[in-house]
Amino acid sequence: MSESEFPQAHRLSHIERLVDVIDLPIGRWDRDSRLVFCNEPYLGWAERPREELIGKTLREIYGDDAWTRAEPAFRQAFEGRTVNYERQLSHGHKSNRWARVQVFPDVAPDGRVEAVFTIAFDIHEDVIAREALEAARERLDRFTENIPYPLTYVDRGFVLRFVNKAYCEVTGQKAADLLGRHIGEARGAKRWAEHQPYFERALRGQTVQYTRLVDRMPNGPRWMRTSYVPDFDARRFVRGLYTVTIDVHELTMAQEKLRRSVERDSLTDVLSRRTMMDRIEAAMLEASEVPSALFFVDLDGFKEVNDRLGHREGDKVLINVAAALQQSVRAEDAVGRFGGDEFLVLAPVRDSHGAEALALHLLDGVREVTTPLGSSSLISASIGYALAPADAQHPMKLVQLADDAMYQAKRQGKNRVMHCGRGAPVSLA
Ligand SMILES: Nc1nc2c(ncn2[C@@H]2O[C@H](COP(=O)(O)OP(=O)(O)OP(=O)(O)O)[C@@H](O)[C@H]2O)c(=O)[nH]1
Repeated sequence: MSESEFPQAHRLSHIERLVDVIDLPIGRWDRDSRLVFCNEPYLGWAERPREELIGKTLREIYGDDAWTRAEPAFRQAFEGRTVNYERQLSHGHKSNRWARVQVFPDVAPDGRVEAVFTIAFDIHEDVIAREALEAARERLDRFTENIPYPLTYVDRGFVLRFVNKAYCEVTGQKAADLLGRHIGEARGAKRWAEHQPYFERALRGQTVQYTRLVDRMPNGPRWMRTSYVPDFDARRFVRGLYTVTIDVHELTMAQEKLRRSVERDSLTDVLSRRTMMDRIEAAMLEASEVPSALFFVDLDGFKEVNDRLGHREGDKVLINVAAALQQSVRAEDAVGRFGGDEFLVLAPVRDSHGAEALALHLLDGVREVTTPLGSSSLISASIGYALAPADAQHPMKLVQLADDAMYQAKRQGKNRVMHCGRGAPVSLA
């Protein structure tokens, strides 16, 4: 060993002892990319005895593909740089693992790079997780971009940071003209005033929705619902918010239809029996302060109308009677169909005189309804009524008393008004 070689050999043995205690595979390669040294973990990774490795080139040990991946990194490391590359390899008993190989120069005291070191890390789990994350992000990007609902992201200053394709289509504005601008400035003061309260509530951490009829739609007005969803960071701080707008037109219309079908009688469009019962119940709760009267109205001889004119004309008469009753009362009074040719009217009244007057007014209203049979066969009704709370304090009882009074009016000759259980019937005849 020459004098100049001695310190170098000494330095190397130091390094070699040191790298043996590091639990990562480390190799030292000469300028011909021959392995001149490796530590114990390296042998474990390579699953081969030292004599099968030392003196062999990387290509000889691991094959052409491995060398193709390693060669640029080796070249740069021999130029003095530290380089990383990733590749799949098998080590120990594990196959097809992602590894990161770091290649760095072994610089002699005179500055020459005599060899390079390689150190490998198993980063398989990290790579798989990273790939999954990237794939998920890419899917999410594609999803948000292509979802057919307008989508935005605004930061805490209400500056648009993301808009998707559908948003640009609906607004007729280009992403480049929207991004980086305050949404109020980008979309106009009027719209901002309409939406601002929802944006502000979302920034306070609430998820809110706003449903409205949008009239500037290509195929006429449509019901749209925008959701404002806060974007929380790990400390539950709202750093911005998402908005997504969906078309709820069909749904809203169907709900409205359903609500109406439950609330209203499908033939006459006055309130349904069920709604009337709800109204009666509500009125009874307030009856001690605001007395109410319930009128049970049953048409006289309606069967004959049906028999002589047919069911369709009969239906028209029912519709006209309902309209006549509705016109005979104030807007806050309730008119409903109990079933068949029976109607209910619920109205707040001052006293029994007021109720009597209204009953006669209703009777008058029904008598105004004409049929194709001509004036000789005017429609009439028998009306019974009961007062809350004077006559009954329970909804069903009130209905029953009004019904009983109506039957009494029928028995007394029809076309008249009867207050439950009291006095002589009042007749218009
Ligand atoms: N057109 C039509 N008729 C109905 C409807 N629902 C019930 N009716 C008819 O209404 C009539 C009611 O019968 P009633 O009240 O017993 O007969 P009425 O001739 O009015 O007899 P009084 O009440 O005693 O005067 C029956 O002929 C039913 O078929 C409907 O939705 N449309």
